[in-house]
Amino acid sequence: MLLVAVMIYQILNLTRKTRAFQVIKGLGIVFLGSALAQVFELTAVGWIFNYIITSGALVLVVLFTPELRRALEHLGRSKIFGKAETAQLGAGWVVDELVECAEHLSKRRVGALIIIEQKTGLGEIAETGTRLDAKISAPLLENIFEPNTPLHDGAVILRGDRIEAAACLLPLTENQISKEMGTRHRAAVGISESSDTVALIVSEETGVISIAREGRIKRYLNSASLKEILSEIYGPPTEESLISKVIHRRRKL
Ligand SMILES: Nc1ncnc2c1ncn2[C@@H]1O[C@H](COP(=O)(O)OP(=O)(O)OP(=O)(O)O)[C@@H](O)[C@H]1O
Repeated sequence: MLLVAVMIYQILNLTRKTRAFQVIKGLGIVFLGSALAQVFELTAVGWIFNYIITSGALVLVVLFTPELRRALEHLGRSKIFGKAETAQLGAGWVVDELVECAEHLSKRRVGALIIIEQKTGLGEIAETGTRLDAKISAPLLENIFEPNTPLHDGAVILRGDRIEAAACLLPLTENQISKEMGTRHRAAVGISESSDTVALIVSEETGVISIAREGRIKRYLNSASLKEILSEIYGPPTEESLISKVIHRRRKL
């Protein structure tokens, strides 16, 4: 019984704020109706409910393939079947570069969409854009998003401490997000729903810096809160990463 309750809680948690949540609520009503029909021995009503349940399962699988994939991926990444790998890279200097880039772009109201790859491979998404394979740096990222340049439209994919590709096309979320947010934010939420990536967004319209993760968006970040979130991914600056940052800065001079 407890196991069933935990499973139901996990399913509701995973589907919260998605269109699947409404369907699950509908399913709950159908199951309740079927149970009541059994209790009150309403054979015909019970037969209708059972028919809906059996034929509905197939329809649900077809309708909710993306959600099911996301749920299975989530399960695969969870700690239930062993320790989840950490995505920390010990490359704290990357955090500084990303924060610097976001700050500059935000001040100048230049829109940006930066996707940080974690355990889910983004090879297919990277192929939709232009491959760069360049070391991450704030000036390079700022240059990519400079309006009216060939690569500014679309998303940048980061893999480890490298810029893998630019001008990439992401899937848009089909779930509801605030109307103030357009396709850049929808794309960030979309990729974070179907993978474990973290998406960094700078709004062209408002300069607001946001992070999308696990299908949810956190807005109005300042440098400190952005640094804190990014440090969870790249790790705090270690002695090694500080040295590498100094070397990196020297190379840029
Ligand atoms: N599917 C997508 N994949 C990657 N980038 C996208 C996608 N859709 C839109 N974009 C980017 O978002 C830009 C359009 O942003 P739009 O103004 O519609 O969204 P927004 O969320 O309101 O962002 P902003 O606040 O920056 O205006 C496009 O020029 C493109 O660079």
